[in-house]
Amino acid sequence: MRDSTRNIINNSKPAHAVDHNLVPELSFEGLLVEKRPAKRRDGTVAEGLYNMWITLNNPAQYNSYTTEMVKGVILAFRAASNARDVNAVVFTGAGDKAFCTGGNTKEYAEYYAGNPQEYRQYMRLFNDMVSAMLGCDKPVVCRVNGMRIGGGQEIGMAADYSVAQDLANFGQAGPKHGSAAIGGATDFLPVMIGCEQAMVSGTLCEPFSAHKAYRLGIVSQIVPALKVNGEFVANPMAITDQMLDQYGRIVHGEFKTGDQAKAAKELMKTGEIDLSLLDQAVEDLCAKLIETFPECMTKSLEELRKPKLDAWNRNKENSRAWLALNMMNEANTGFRAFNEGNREVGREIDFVALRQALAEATPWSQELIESLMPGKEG
Ligand SMILES: CC(C)(COP(=O)(O)OP(=O)(O)OC[C@H]1O[C@@H](n2cnc3c(N)ncnc32)[C@H](O)[C@@H]1OP(=O)(O)O)[C@@H](O)C(=O)NCCC(=O)NCCSC(=O)C1=CCCCC1=O
Repeated sequence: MRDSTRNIINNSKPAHAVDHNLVPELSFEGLLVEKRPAKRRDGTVAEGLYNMWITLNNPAQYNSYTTEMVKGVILAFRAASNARDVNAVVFTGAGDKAFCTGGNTKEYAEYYAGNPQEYRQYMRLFNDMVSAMLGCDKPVVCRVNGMRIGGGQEIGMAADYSVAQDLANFGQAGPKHGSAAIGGATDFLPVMIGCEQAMVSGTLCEPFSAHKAYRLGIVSQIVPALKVNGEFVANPMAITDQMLDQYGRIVHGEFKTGDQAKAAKELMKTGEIDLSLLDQAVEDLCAKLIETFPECMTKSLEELRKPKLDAWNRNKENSRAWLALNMMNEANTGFRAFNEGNREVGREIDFVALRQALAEATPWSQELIESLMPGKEG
């Protein structure tokens, strides 16, 4: 640091800085919160300054967030927002498989299913988590270390920037698993990618590649993560070397099919995943952010977040109430199906059988729910 600035700090800083945090400790099950030294653009450490890394640490369940983790994320963002020495927040997940696949379906199925008043309280926390991100005084970078699905995609889109490793898939899960993507996706997607693509993503629940997410504008940067024979290669599962098909339709970022997909899977097996380029890209972004005026940065964030924040604030309370009541029937059925199913029998209900029952005005009952579970046909 410059000597002249150091002297002024020593002579004029208050004897005690007030602590604005709500809790003194940031230690939560399933969450890592740490300050990592911030760097300048030339790579040197900016002494006394940090980036706050908030890591969802539940990799065995694809970093899905439990109620306890949600509480931790709220407080961690609040702490990052208050921390005078924090430049940016890096929000990520442990490992290289998933950033986050949303709410913890085990907890949903085993505790919240059929318990709407409990889920309403949970949704207060969930809403506060998204609001804590959108209200954070520091820029929020989502380090997309792996798939970002369901509520994972929603909290990811609440970040200001997303930088992804290119093997990560993106998408919603709600209508397949008994929910609606109203934890942010229906608010953010139309603003971020337009109404038509938002409709496709929010209703059909078909995952898409990082290259497509980049093309649509959900992420600002992607980097390769697969190393084959020591060289980084683009995600082999996605088409990355062609923009249009013979009819002029965009194919860049679409998943390969047939023999090409089989060959891509084989190639994947020969490689290893290396997230060093992702970390470099995140560091580079944080370094760009640190070389700005802090209050001008915060004001810019506040203004540029408004399209997302306005939509979120307009809908979040109604969404909470609807999601709570939905825990009585469709969520009760869908999350149980995911939790109790497996690769062999599948993890989704028989949607047509449900629609057939409802077409005959059949009321919801426990028996109806049981009859729809995967592996129960016949
Ligand atoms: C598509 C998937 C994300 C990935 O599929 P695949 O690669 O085939 O892996 P799986 O075998 O399915 O999963 C591997 C293991 O991880 C467990 N897992 C995955 N996701 C979750 C989760 N969200 N919670 C708990 N556990 C999870 C899975 O059970 C496997 O473990 P096992 O021991 O059985 O081997 C696919 O995994 C998937 O679709 N996941 C669920 C996505 C989902 O439905 N998320 C919840 C959406 S709803 C939501 O998030 C909401 C947020 C707030 C508002 C309301 C709301 O609904």
